[in-house]
Amino acid sequence: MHALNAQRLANVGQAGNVASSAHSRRPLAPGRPSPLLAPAPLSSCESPSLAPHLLLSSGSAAAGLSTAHLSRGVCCASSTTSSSSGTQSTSSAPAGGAAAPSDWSKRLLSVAKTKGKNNGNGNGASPTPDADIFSPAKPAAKPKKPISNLDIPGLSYYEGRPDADDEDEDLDSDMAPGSERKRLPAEMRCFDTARIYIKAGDGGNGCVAFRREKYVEHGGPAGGNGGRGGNVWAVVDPSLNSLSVFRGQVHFRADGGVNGQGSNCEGADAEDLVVAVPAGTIIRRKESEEDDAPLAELLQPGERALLAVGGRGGRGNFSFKTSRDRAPTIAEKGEKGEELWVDLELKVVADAGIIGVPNAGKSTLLSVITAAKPKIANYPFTTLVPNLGVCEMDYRTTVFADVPGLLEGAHEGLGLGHEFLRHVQRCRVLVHVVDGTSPDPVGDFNAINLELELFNPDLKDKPQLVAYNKVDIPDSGDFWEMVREQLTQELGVPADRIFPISAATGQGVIELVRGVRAVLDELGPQPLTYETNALNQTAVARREVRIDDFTVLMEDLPPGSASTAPRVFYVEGEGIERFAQMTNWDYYEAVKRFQRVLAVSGINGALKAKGVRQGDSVVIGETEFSWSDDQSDGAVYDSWLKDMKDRGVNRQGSARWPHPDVR
Ligand SMILES: Nc1nc2c(ncn2[C@@H]2O[C@H](COP(=O)(O)OP(=O)(O)OP(=O)(O)O)[C@@H](O)[C@H]2O)c(=O)[nH]1
Ligand SMILES: [Mg+2]
Repeated sequence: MHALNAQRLANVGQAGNVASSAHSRRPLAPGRPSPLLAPAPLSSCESPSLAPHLLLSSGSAAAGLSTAHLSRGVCCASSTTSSSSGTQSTSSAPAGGAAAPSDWSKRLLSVAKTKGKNNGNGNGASPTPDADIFSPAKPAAKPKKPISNLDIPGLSYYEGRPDADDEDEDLDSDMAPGSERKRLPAEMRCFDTARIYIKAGDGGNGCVAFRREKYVEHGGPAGGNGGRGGNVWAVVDPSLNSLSVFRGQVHFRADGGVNGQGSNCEGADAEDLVVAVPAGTIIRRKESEEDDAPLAELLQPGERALLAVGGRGGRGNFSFKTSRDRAPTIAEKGEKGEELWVDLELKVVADAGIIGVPNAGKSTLLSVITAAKPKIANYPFTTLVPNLGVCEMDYRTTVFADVPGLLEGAHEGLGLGHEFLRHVQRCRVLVHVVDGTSPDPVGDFNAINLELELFNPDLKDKPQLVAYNKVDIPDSGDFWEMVREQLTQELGVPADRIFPISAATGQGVIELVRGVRAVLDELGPQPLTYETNALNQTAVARREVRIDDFTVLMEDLPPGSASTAPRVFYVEGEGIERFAQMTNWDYYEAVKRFQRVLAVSGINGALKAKGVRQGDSVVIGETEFSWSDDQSDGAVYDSWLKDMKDRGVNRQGSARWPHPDVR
């Protein structure tokens, strides 16, 4: 008879000498997950590749980790084509540096154009210093020299790509891999994506104990069960409007359950961990496929979804008592809680989105019509995260979102790029603020609309109201009639959707809000619609996993090795891996139970069918065993004793305890 004798070599996860030295010799079978890739981190609970469920995911776990690091290290794509080629600029700004210093949009655009010319003529002339300020351009000859020739107070910009040493610093958790905004200094990023690590709590271990009481001679088993580990939930906190909180904290770990104790004391369950996210957050498993259902899409305040399930507590020996075994010396370890990395993406939820060029007065408008207090200052890109405000007028409530300023060429990365436009995707109406003091307000208007269309053609069709701002300034007031004529006659904007306003003085603002309300009413009530088929799991539902659902793989021997060399077999299956993880190897009865399960589940048979031989290694989950053809009780007992000795663990119990009569 052949069987897998549970001569446990080592917990692979403990990176013991046996395991790690053996691993270093063995090659990896292509495309399969293996703890051999990184023996040491296996013991770390932070390694996402360790979770049994990830180990099962056909090689993506281990490989995925390194891929993530690589792709995060890659600087944004170098785009050296002139922005004007893609956008067909309608702006009248000169391509040189002749724009007024206050006209940031034009100046930055002209910078990009100059850069395009420099790079396009093929003479290899290095771009002007301005050229690398915002655009995702090639590195300059001497990178990392801070330049601030835009004289924007409080901000300086790095030109060029950060060198290799700095890339780790640059890998902030908030950045999705490959994001072009990675090159922006942290204070300029729009925190609408983040990557966090979550780990549900492990279950508490079960306990082996016997009732010991005066006058109760054969007390029987009294080991309690361990407590449940805490789950991890995501809950919408209406006071949040960005994911910037995840800059400060990336790891979220729920507590583990308390171990069971004697006298049938059950360990306490751990409290669940709640991760607060803003409304409009979509949560996906890291590197999940496009068509994979996200874990959660949370839109309403207070809405919650389960992200990771805590491990169940291990059973104590009282639970193993049967009529045949009245004093079992066996207990389970607690189940490990789920752990995973997730990507968060925010698309704020609002009725109306306020868009426009930088410095147009968007935040000022929001501060006037709502109680929000966004940062307002006389320089571009004051707003870096979307601001939300609630406007109550005529007994009606309207939620406005003020998003960062947009520039012509944003789709090529100019300015803050245009990724934050995702926020207006969920808005039903757009309020387009036009800066009346701009040399070409209509050109700005066209350029922004083109950017909207380039970002998402659906945005072009969203109802739009135009707010011609800063009419209190004579320069801009004088041009109002001309601009209105151009907008209505040349661009076909309905006259009742254009409002001359002064956000600073409040002039025309009430009419604008009423106009927004009227358009919203025209559209009718629209319930919040979920964009994805997110799971949004709201209760802990354990998946049924079968122990006899497994696969056996054999690792290829290195070329040139002897045909009798020991081989490594991997038994993969969620059920058997969880069972191995919960088996407490300190108890002989637990080892015997494991042997029985291997036999009845067909794993022994499958291994033999694959040609397993004496001395071969068999890896199940994080535990490595040595195959022995001798499966007699004596051989199993000897190998268990040896394993205990190797690990320096004392045997539990004695000849007198538990009492032999109870057995
Ligand atoms: N005179 C006048 N100044 C205004 C008006 N609206 C805004 N401003 C000024 O314009 C400057 C920019 O205003 P913000 O509200 O920060 O502009 P923004 O569009 O939010 O700018 P970013 O967030 O950088 O894109 C500030 O100095 C405001 O005081 C207005 O109606 N009249
Ligand atoms: Mg602003």
